[in-house]
Amino acid sequence: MLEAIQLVKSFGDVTAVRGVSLVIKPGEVVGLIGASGSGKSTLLNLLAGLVDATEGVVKLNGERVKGPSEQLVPGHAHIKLVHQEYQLMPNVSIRENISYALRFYEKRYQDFRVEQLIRLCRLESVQHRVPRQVSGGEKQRTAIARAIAEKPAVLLLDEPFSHLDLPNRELIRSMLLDLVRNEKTACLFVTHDSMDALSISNRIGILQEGQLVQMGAPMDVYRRPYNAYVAQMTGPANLVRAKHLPLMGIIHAYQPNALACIRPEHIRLSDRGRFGGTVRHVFFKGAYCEVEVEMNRFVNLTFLAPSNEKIKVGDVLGLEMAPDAVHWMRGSS
Ligand SMILES: Nc1ncnc2c1ncn2[C@@H]1O[C@H](COP(=O)(O)OP(=O)(O)OP(=O)(O)O)[C@@H](O)[C@H]1O
Repeated sequence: MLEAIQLVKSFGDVTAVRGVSLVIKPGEVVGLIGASGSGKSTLLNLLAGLVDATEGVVKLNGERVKGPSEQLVPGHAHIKLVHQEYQLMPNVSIRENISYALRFYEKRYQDFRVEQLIRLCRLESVQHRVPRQVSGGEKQRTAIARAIAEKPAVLLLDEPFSHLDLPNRELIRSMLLDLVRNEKTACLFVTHDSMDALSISNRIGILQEGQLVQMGAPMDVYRRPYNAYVAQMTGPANLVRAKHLPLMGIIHAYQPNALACIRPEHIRLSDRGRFGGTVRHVFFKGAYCEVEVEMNRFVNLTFLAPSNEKIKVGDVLGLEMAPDAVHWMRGSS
């Protein structure tokens, strides 16, 4: 189990990580979502023991993880970090890149484990090529295979999906889930894309300006975001001030400036709609369309409509939603 307790990291005047505490258990996938500059990479480096904390500690199974100032070789044998740039050896094959991580093991075990990793990471067809002859997704899978070669207790991944096309994203997602299940690794990855985190994580955390503002099961965080930042980082969200909600038939007792989050899928087209507006944009998303409607000068709403609904810019639509579609956010944003 990896545990971070009140981690703080400052670089001069800049505090990149502000009092982050979290736990990752074996066999668990945790996705951390944060905007650019929110402290994701710094936090990963702290957890991997590659950067000294200004305050706080990291513990692996109860033992403190040392920072680079306390040891000759930075890092921890049982915590592996896969960087965004893969950092493969350019002049040796994919297979040799993986087996290098096992160079201190007996040859027979080394061969057995390399075969296993190549199969798990689906690298059979490219194993004899050098890194420049393989795709970004294959490099990413090689970097993961190398990181997990020695069965680390913890696997940390910096934006593992960011350079990949959709099929490769899906491949890496399912590969990670297989890996965590088979090898009981504790896995934490950081991303700025909510879909990656929501779809494969047991828990997600949201980093805002170095603080972990919310952590929980993906569905709970998505349904009950703490503040506007969390709402927007976890998916499309209508953020509506309390004073505008009576327009939508919602009677409430909140302060006029309290902020509500309404997810687009909770608003529906309705002939008998209690509210409505004029369509400003229609974004085709494949299985559905995201439709932006102007209710009045102050309120625009987005809702989802089936792709086969013939909705055009300028149409006047009636809408409805259930009162429990409204989630009041507690945190200021
Ligand atoms: N070595 C450093 N010296 C000074 N400031 C730093 C250093 N490393 C990071 N920072 C600052 O700390 C903050 C957090 O940076 P970090 O790279 O952790 O964010 P991030 O969420 O990973 O961003 P991105 O998604 O853009 O990679 C930023 O304001 C950054 O400029």
